[in-house]
Amino acid sequence: MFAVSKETADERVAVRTQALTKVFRGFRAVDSVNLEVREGTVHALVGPNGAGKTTLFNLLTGFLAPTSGTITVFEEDVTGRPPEQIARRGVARSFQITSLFDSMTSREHVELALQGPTRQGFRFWRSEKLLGRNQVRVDELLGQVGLTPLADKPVGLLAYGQKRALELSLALALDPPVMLLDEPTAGMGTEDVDRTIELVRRIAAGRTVVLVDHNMHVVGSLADRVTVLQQGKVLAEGDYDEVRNDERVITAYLGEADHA
Ligand SMILES: Nc1ncnc2c1ncn2[C@@H]1O[C@H](COP(=O)(O)OP(=O)(O)OP(=O)(O)O)[C@@H](O)[C@H]1O
Repeated sequence: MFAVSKETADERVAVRTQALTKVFRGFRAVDSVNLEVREGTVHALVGPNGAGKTTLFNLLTGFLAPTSGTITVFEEDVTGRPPEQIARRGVARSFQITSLFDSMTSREHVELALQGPTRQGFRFWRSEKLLGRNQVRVDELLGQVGLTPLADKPVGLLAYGQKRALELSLALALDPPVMLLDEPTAGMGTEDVDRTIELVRRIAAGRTVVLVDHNMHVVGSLADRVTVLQQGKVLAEGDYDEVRNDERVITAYLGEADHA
């Protein structure tokens, strides 16, 4: 095996974009963005409404094709690849609640996610051994997100925060080296937000997380590095305290508040 010094390992870039641009009918929603997400870090994307965060997210996961520029995952060029190919390179995004089935239980959702095409391929039969192995993993995943006591309840009966926790466990089922979380605390009350911060912290152990969240308490608690976008461009980048005190960032957010 190669000997990798800690320093070298720390330097690895999980996701890199170069001059990444997305134009919608003449409008530059993402404009020449150079992003470097280092392996093992939690990297937050923030910015006022309409800054381009969701568009950038969709580019990184292949849900949108860039107009120009490049995206690499662990230095492999994935520009223009479809979502399932990018997922196979190790980038997974949290599922949306809208993709949950009300009549199915959390356990059934996780079982299904574990049978997904990225792991063992679709199977019409499964050995007892495989089922047994999956059950251990299902219990583990449900436990990780605190859903063990509710595992056999139909998802339609779960509270909002519990559904968001289930989404996270479905993304975790893929065991992705890079996890993209799109507003994991959106619409949550304070208690659920704090629980989710803890959960994301656990999820982040041993992997890279790219996080979009409007809640600055969440960003401040979790992010090792923060990129601030404004009008599709990178406005500032640094750790949370650096960007929070950056005059340009303050002005951008004040502008938004004025507008509101
Ligand atoms: N499919 C599309 N067609 C045309 N314009 C789009 C499309 N998707 C996004 N936009 C525009 O691109 C800009 C960036 O949108 P985006 O949703 O990426 O911003 P955001 O930072 O995620 O905003 P928010 O915080 O409000 O979710 C917005 O002005 C939006 O109207």
